[in-house]
Amino acid sequence: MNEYAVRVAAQLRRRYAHEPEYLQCVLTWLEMIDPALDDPRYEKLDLLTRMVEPERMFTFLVPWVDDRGVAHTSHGYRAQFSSAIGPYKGGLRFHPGVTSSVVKFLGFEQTYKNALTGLPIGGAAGGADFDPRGKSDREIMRFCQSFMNALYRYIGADTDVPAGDIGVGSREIGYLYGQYKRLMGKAESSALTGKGLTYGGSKVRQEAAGSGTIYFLARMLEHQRDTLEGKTIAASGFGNMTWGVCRKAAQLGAKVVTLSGPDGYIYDPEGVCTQEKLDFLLELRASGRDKVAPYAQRFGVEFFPGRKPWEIKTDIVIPCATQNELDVEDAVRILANDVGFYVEGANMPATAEALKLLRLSPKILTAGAKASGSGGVAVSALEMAQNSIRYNWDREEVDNKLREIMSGIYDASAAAAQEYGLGYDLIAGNDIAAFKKISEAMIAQGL
Ligand SMILES: NC(=O)c1ccc[n+]([C@@H]2O[C@H](COP(=O)([O-])OP(=O)(O)OC[C@H]3O[C@@H](n4cnc5c(N)ncnc54)[C@H](O)[C@@H]3O)[C@@H](O)[C@H]2O)c1
Repeated sequence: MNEYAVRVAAQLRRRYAHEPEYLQCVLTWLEMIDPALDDPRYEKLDLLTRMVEPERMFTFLVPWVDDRGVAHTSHGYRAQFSSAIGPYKGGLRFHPGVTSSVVKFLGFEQTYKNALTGLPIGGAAGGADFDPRGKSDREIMRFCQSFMNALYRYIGADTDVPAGDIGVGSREIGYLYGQYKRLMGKAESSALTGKGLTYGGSKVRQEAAGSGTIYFLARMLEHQRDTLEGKTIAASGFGNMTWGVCRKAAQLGAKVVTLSGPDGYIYDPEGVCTQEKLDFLLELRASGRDKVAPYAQRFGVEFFPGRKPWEIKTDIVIPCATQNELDVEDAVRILANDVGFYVEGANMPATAEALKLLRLSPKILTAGAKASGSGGVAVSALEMAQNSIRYNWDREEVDNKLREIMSGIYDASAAAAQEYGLGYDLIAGNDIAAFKKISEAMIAQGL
């Protein structure tokens, strides 16, 4: 590995030993971009250090009162990671597992994910260790309002534009945006994305994350002279990303046969394809119980408590739930099942060792979340564009633009892999192409 990169990695390990998710994503990335580090300017300008740490990060307390009148205090975060190519932009996550490490990892991933969308957006992430499970609608609203009371000064259309992530969907974005508008005294609609269609949201945004992943997969299949028609997919989660994957896969002739939650997974050999099943996913998510088992009861399929869906033999695997949900044992199982494609929807869904095993195996083609997981943010950026011109594009126009953007990311990733002699390594290719774009922007703008 490049000597400068080795030194940067060693510094990070020393300084952030207590932040495992953040270290995992950055150290993996440094390995991926290694073939592209021969430019002496990078070290001269200490570019790598500035690329792997957030430009600015803050924490804040979020006090809120539950329905019984009892006060609680959650911890909020925002990492404004990179403004090299546009205003900070990235999701908010409400989940008890949110820490500064998780927020930095998400902000880093978001920065390099956003770079190849072709849209002028930097990278950010945020959230709180608030657990939305079992909370009433009023509690969720009060929490969102308190969260925004702490955050509003630091965001805005040209500074930092939050969106949804785990635990933050259109309902939460509505409450967050409403409070932002009250505090600011103006309807600055592109200060948040993922808004409802009646107040500045974009068509296709709700399903964009999952649709984008399927569009990316379609290009990989095309490369193999194949299509989605008749393919089976094992997916995890049952939230926004999974719902979009099920929906677009069904439209293009494939079927998702597994869903999962923290309680286990379900196997539906007929596929999560009908409108009734897709609508039930939305109900499940909105119930706030975070359990997938009710799907099995409702549709009479098998539920496997405490287990992961990767034991089912399918053509394609798409993890859509959360980070490190897939370990070496799972990767070995996926390879033994002769799965042809591993395509990431969730951010960093595999441990570093599991990802290495899959990426280096000649038996399976792989795509990383910074490429195949870009659909959500791509349509978020299109939402900002529509807000700026005060106009709404129709569904077909947004969907076509999304497909073009995903295709562009695929082409850029494949081309960079070729240029650096990495064959069809779309993960390294994507990391290199995004690195080149951001490093050029940073060099051009001076220290
Ligand atoms: N929503 C978007 O636009 C978007 C865009 C790009 C990437 N992502 C990524 O997709 C993934 C899912 O996000 P989402 O928006 O669908 O969130 P969501 O809240 O709608 O759904 C999250 C799903 O993951 C499952 N999950 C969460 N933590 C888990 C755990 N510890 N163990 C098992 N299951 C767990 C939940 O049960 C739920 O089904 C995340 O990695 C997120 O960063 C989301």
